[in-house]
Amino acid sequence: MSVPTSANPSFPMHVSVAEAREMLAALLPELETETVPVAQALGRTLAADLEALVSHPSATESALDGIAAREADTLSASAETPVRLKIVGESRAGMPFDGEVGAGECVRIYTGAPLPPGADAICPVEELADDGPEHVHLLRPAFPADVRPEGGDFRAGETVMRAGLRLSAPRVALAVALGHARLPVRRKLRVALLSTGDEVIEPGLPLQAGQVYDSNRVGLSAMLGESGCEVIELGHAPDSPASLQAAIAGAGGADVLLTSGGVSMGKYDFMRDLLIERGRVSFWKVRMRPGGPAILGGWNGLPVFGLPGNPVSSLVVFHVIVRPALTGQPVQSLKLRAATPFRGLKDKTAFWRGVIQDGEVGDYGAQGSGILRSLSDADALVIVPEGGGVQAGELVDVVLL
Ligand SMILES: Nc1nc2c(c(=O)[nH]1)N[C@H]1C(S)=C(S)[C@@H](COP(=O)(O)OP(=O)(O)OC[C@H]3O[C@@H](n4cnc5c(N)ncnc54)[C@H](O)[C@@H]3O)O[C@H]1N2
Ligand code: MOO
Repeated sequence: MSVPTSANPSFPMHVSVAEAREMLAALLPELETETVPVAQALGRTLAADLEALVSHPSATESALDGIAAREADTLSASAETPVRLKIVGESRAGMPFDGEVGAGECVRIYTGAPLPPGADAICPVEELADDGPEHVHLLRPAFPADVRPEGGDFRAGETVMRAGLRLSAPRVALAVALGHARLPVRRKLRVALLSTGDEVIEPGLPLQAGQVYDSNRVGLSAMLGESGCEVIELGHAPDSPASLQAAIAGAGGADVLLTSGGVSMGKYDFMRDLLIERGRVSFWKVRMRPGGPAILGGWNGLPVFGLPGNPVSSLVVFHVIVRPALTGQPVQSLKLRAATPFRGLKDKTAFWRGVIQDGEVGDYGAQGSGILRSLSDADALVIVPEGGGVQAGELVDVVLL
């Protein structure tokens, strides 16, 4: 075929990174809800708001190991003028004191144990001196701030987590504390994964000159797993239309197909040809570097996103376009001071690899899309907008890797 150029496209070319992200997201299905044990919910998207079924703390309790007393009795306490209180009992977590604390009295109490009626403040063991088995000296006042009020964290009936939240480890733990044993979550997106290229070979095989190990497939599969997707492994296909079609036929049941390689300007870039000549194209090429040749389209009703073969390009496109579209989670960027200059590109957003040191981000060095070491050595992608450029000392947007 004659490769389409900006002069004669029958589909959008050179879209922005944000447009590419939105166009991919628009091709993905709405995912059904399923209920899973909370221990299996890590990485999933919450499908409904979650109410607290219980309050936390479930009773007003102590935040420290020490004694519970009446604050008013202890206000004058200091190391020089200790206050002496009578110990009338003990409150342990799960075994509360069953009486009331009166004037001049206290109970020994432990972290998480219920505060007995009458007491309103805590003095920790470090500030106590024993005076026989039944009395204690306070070396400073007891503080009400060391009492944790019932429901101070959340109250039963309160909506604490919102639908759409991505369930990180702390959020799964919170869901358990709210009283949930099972959670409504979106089913996993099913992503078929195929790498292409005659020169690409399985890890472990002897490497001939001109060949390269299939690092993209393993890396992309790992990143899809981390993103909460179910991966349908299609393996690797050589550069021919027939073998690509045969491999894609294995993607039945997938929601989207992700491919690596064969999307740029070369004669043997058959993924591009397949979509343009026999499939459907939503866009080809994104105004970004690396990753410019990415293509989005469809094959027999299956959305297909073609990542460039260059490993750095495929990683960057995954981070800033594919993952946010697949997960619905925005790209998280933050501002850091630049330790070195970063050049801008006239008509492309640049995502340079950066190294973070002492709170500043510096140029990783070799920025070629074939520099595989930058994949593991770089800490961040430094975003330089189209037509921009960054001087050392300026603030710059970065995405952590
Ligand atoms: N004349 C032009 N040539 C190229 C252009 C261009 O605009 N004009 N764009 C360049 C850019 S930018 C990129 S990125 C690459 C992308 O090309 P493809 O997507 O067609 O990728 P391939 O040619 O198949 O491979 C590129 C490179 O990556 C290695 N590779 C491929 N698959 C894997 C894999 N699974 N694991 C590890 N490495 C892989 C492959 O051996 C090549 O070295 O095109 C530029 N060319
Ligand atoms: O993106 Mo290519 O991605 O510049 O090497």
